Parts: sequence; structure tokens; C-alpha cells
Amino acid sequence: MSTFQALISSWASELSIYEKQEAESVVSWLLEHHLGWRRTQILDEADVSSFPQQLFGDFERLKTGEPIQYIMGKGPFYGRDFFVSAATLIPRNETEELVHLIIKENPEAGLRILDIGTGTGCIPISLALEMNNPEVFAVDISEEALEVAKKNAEALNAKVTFSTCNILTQTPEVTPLDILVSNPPYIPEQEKAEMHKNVLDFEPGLALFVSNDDPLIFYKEIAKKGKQLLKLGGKLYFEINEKYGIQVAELMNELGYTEVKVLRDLNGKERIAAGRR
Ligand SMILES: C[S@@+](CC[C@H](N)C(=O)[O-])C[C@H]1O[C@@H](n2cnc3c(N)ncnc32)[C@H](O)[C@@H]1O
Repeated sequence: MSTFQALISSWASELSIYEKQEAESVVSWLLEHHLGWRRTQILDEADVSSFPQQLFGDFERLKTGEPIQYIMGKGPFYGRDFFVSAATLIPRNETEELVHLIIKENPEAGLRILDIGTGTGCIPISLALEMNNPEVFAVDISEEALEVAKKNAEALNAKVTFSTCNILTQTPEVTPLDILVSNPPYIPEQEKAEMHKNVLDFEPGLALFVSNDDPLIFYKEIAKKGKQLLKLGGKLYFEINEKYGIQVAELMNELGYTEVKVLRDLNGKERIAAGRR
């Protein structure tokens, strides 16, 4: 028998798609999921013969590049675990920063909020649970994603009203809003070549990609709709592609939004655009 430390290093060395440290974290995460293992047990003996069969199956899935969150069916976001499925994007750290900003900038009670393109529901559910008694709505074009979002709201005891909506052709009936937020699809198809296989092969294209001809289509439509949906003085928050900060700010300015700002994330990338109607 060897220690967990040795086992983790050995299994991690088989996950060629990850850097060493990330591979070790992912293996630790899998052991924790199946065995209730804790990092403090790193020097304990690991009795591989007692491991459940599914752990080995899941390790095989990891080797194909499948993200650990899809294998476990859940991923962390803003201090809580969210169910994920093949129909939803895995919640990202950058989006936690967007949620944090909205919470920090809007302490008032009873605000009406809409999230467009909700995926797992990580944004509206976190806002519903962290803000001061807000009324929260969320839409997505994907029925399957909405099923996951509803399951998350129920599991986390958050009150969010979900509905199906194609934001490019429909306008949700939720006026008047104080806050409109969206992390829409924003990767032009031509950037596929630069992306990791574990995103491309497993995450839903519907959540990620826009056509090369009109990469800002969602920002334009949502900002336009924001002019009808938001109260005067209401706020629009976008997560953005780091390459399009200036263009998103320009289109918001052209539509008459005020106090338009583009903010960098913890990695120094322009990741959030915000303004006021
Ligand atoms: C980048 S993902 C964001 C998911 C989630 N808000 C998050 O931050 O993890 C974009 C979401 O927009 C949805 N979507 C794509 N096209 C849409 C459309 N035309 N109308 C509404 N939602 C759409 C996708 O299904 C996906 O859930």
C-alpha cells in the first residue's frame, strides 16, 4: 500500500491535459467526492482495493479531459455547490466577481433583478441569497439548463422566477427592473482553435459561441432591451470578453447609458462592463 500523497501524484501524472498542481487538485477532489477524503489525511495509507468501483470509472472519464464538475455533477460558486449538466456552463470565478460587485454596489432592499442566459442559475440564486430581499427573475433559451437552475434554486432554498426566453427575439415581461445582469455567449467561433479541449468537447456550444460576423449581438440586444426593462437610474451589468471591453462600453454609451465603466478581474483582464439607464 502507498500513501494518499503517492497515489495522488501517480494518478495526477496520468492527466496530461492539466498542469501538475491542477491535476493533483482534481484527483484530490475526486477522492474527496467518493471517499469523503480530506487533505489532512495525505500521509495515511490509501487502500486502493477498498475504493468504490465508480471512482475508477470516474478517473477514466477524467483522463478523457471531461471536467471534474461534470463528472461529479456539481461545481462551487460563491460559497455554494451548484448542480451542473451537459446543458449548462460550469460556473466560473470571473462570474463570482460580477456577482460580488452587484452585491457590493446594491445594498438597498427589495430590488427587482433579471439575469439573462442563466445556465445553472448561479447568478440569480447567489443574488437572491446574498442581497437584501430582492425579487429575482432569470431566463434562458435552454429548457434543459432551466431544469438544472430550478433544481439548484430548490436545493439552495432561493426564490427565483425562471422562464424560457430567446433574448434575441423576445422580451421578458418583468418591468420595471432595478438591475439587469447577463453573462451571455461571447466567444466568436474563430476563437475555438485557441480553446482547451476540455471546454470544447464538453461544455455546451450554445452557452459559449457567437458568430464571427456579429460577436456583440447579445450585448446589443440586451442593452437595447435594458432601455425598456430598466427603471430610469437602473443598472446594467455584463460579463464581457476581455477583447471587447471598449466596444461594449461604446455601444452602451451610444444607447444613452451613463456612468459606463469597464472593470478588470483579478487576473487583470477586462471582464465586466456596467452602466446606468
Ligand atoms: C455564458 S453562459 C452563462 C451561464 C451562467 N449565467 C453563468 O454565468 O455560468 C450563456 C447562457 O446563455 C444562454 N443562451 C444562449 N443563447 C440564448 C438566447 N438566445 N436567449 C437566452 N439565453 C441564451 C445559454 O443557454 C447559456 O446558459
